[in-house]
Amino acid sequence: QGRGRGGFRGGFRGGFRDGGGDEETGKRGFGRGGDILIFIFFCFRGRNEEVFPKASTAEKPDQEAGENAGPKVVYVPPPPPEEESSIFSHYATGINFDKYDDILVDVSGSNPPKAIMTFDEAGLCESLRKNVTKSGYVKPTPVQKHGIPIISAGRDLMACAQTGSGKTAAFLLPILQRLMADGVAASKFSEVQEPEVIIVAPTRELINQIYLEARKFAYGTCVRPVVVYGGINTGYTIREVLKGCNILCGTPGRLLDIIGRGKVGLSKLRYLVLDEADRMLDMGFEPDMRKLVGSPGMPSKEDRQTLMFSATYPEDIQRMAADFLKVDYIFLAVGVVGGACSDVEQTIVQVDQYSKRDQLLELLRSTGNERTMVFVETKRSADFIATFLCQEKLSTTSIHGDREQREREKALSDFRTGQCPVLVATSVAARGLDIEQVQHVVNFDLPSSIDEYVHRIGRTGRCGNIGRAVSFFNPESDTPLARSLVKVLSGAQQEVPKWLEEIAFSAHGTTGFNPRGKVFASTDTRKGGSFKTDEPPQASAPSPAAAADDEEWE
Ligand SMILES: Nc1ncnc2c1ncn2[C@@H]1O[C@H](COP(=O)(O)OP(=O)(O)OP(=O)(O)O)[C@@H](O)[C@H]1O
Repeated sequence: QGRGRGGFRGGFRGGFRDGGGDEETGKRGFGRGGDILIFIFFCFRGRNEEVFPKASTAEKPDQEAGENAGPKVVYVPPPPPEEESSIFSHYATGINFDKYDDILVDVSGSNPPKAIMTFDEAGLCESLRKNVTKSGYVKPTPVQKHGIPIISAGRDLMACAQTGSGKTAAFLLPILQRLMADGVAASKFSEVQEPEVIIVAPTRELINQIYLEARKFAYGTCVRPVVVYGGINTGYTIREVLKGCNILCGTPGRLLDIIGRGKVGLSKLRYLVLDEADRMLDMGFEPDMRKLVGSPGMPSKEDRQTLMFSATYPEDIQRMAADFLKVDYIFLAVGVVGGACSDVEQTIVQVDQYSKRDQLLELLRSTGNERTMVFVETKRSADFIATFLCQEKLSTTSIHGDREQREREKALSDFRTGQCPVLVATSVAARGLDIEQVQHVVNFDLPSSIDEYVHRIGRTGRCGNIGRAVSFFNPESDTPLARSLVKVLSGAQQEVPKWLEEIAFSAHGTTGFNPRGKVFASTDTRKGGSFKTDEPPQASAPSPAAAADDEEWE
């Protein structure tokens, strides 16, 4: 808690509260192309200042604003949907769904259980089977085929599989099955709730999405999932927990808070799940994760099952993750660890800083009403670009860590419904978010870490659908990423521009390397770190993004 929290809060606050729903202020923000002038007043300070330098020199990359900063949070989110049709609403799998079967799978660790081929073989009880069918799942994805039996067999797991390939259900289904088999029921009458499962994820929106997935698969059963995260009223959160809680989904700060208040006991805990595990264990969150596993009553790793999932897994983090897992954990890699999803067509465009804005406009005009996520490096540029696009009459909204939770949820919902087909986002939206019909991702600013790039472009091309990602490469600031980009592009069978190759391989010394560029890890580090990288393995060095983080993302 409190690592530089609230650093950039306040500066823009009063200027652009999101519209719809903010009755207190009556102000409207991005999304309607409305009252943005007040905001432009803050932001538009001439051509030179439209340049947003990389994080190290100006504003830091986005991190979550802390829930303890500023005045008491009164926001209570709208209740989750109750109608079956909304709970089970889903999008169709794409034409490449069956191609998942061709991806090479590496399973290591002693005696791994055999993979299943169908959901029938998963041994799910009737209610779970029904919920799987209602969710539109016909056939398991590779991470599900391998992950479900591994978890059902009681093994710890470190699983890596590409973005959008169904990791969430891979852990939810076997956990729910075990809870159902053992007949748990959440008690409404206890002052201290004792969940059997804790799931952690790095951002509020992602943990909320995981909670909704858990709620969907647990529909019609007596298993009760609850979600806790920053930016919403604590009293409300505690009341929700005390209504009964079997699966507690949370961002780390709120989880620690609620455990510290004595509202949640850990004596019944059987499963600890880290989604986006590499992020949860990197510099920004590692202390909180260590605090969590060291909380009073937390079963030791020998006495709980620990499950980790991500699409990226740097070598140093893999090694550290072993601290949280039993010695005989299973390592599951579907495809190349850290590889980009090959259903995303990746284009890299060389730009200079001053032409980016016009190029973005041209691009968005050519894509019509396609749902597009535009990633920028800082909160300030998110505001600036969103304002600019609104001025240009493109319905745009924005999400970043300085927006209030109400605004963030509104922005996401306007984007999901298509009311605002363009969402300008910082890295806070890079991981895990599963939004229907995102056809297009634009990296207006490239991130400083290749893993971050892989997650960002993975917001499109999900579940066998096709997507496109266009990235603006400014040689002045992005050269350190060039080599890793070339590797990721070729690893995903994408065309590598000649100029990018030249930049990548003419760079001397360390500038040509991305310190987090160990993207071609194809195997378990216990096998001796057989990473196909041209860099020497490094000690636990923080990623550039993580190094700049002094605040949580939750
Ligand atoms: N077996 C399946 N059949 C059909 N759809 C599925 C199946 N498994 C998952 N999905 C759907 O695919 C989408 C992506 O799944 P999910 O969000 O779990 O991906 P992920 O691997 O966690 O991605 P990320 O790395 O971005 O977090 C979701 O909409 C999910 O409901």
